[in-house]
Amino acid sequence: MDSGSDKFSDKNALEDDQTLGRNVTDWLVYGLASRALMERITDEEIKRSIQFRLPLAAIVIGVDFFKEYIVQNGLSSGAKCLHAVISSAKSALRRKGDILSRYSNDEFVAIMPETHISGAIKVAKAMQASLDDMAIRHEASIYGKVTLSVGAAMLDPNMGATPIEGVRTTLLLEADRALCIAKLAGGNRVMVSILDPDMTHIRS
Ligand SMILES: Nc1nc2c(ncn2[C@@H]2O[C@H](COP(=O)(O)OP(=O)(O)OP(=O)(O)O)[C@@H](O)[C@H]2O)c(=O)[nH]1
Repeated sequence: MDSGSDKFSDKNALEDDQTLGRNVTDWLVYGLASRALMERITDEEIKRSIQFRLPLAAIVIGVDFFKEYIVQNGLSSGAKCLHAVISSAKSALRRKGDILSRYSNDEFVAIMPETHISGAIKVAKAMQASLDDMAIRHEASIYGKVTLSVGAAMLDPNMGATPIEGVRTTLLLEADRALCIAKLAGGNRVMVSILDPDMTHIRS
């Protein structure tokens, strides 16, 4: 994963985050990219994906039954649980161009340039396996331990031609929608969505 100093110590990104009033320490302490930096890099990768006809994948990662985990174990254990998720996600993201960022309170997003949906599923399963190995007890979960649901989406440049505004938003929303479906289906699974740059062919 590209957790090297260049991108993550990006001064502009730090300023962006401060302007937006977000918690900058998230990515400084845990090696996550700020939301602003993730968005900027995703926009660059979308342009590159369309120009060179390369696939671009995004996955949104969420802990199953996380609210129940907090109720049973408290906020401090909840935070430790999220750190374990970050660690699992980072261990599965081995390519230099991969980027991991916070998506919402208890969700994370990984952007994977030059990665087909099949590769994204492989990475998602590696994240799940890594967390599974940690065997963090979760008595309120049907699985008895902390598990992950993952929604994956891919921009397929071969299916369309024209880049339009809002591709990044749609890519992330589609991955998040796939995550919601994975959670509704019982959790501990990976669901996918594929879209083209014209966003006329969304498939789940
Ligand atoms: N973005 C990204 N994709 C990965 C990573 N690991 C695996 N993949 C995807 O999963 C596919 C199969 O991965 P592997 O079985 O490890 O095969 P590989 O050809 O050795 O993987 P690479 O050397 O990363 O291309 C790759 O072609 C990628 O699409 C990763 O760390 N980051």
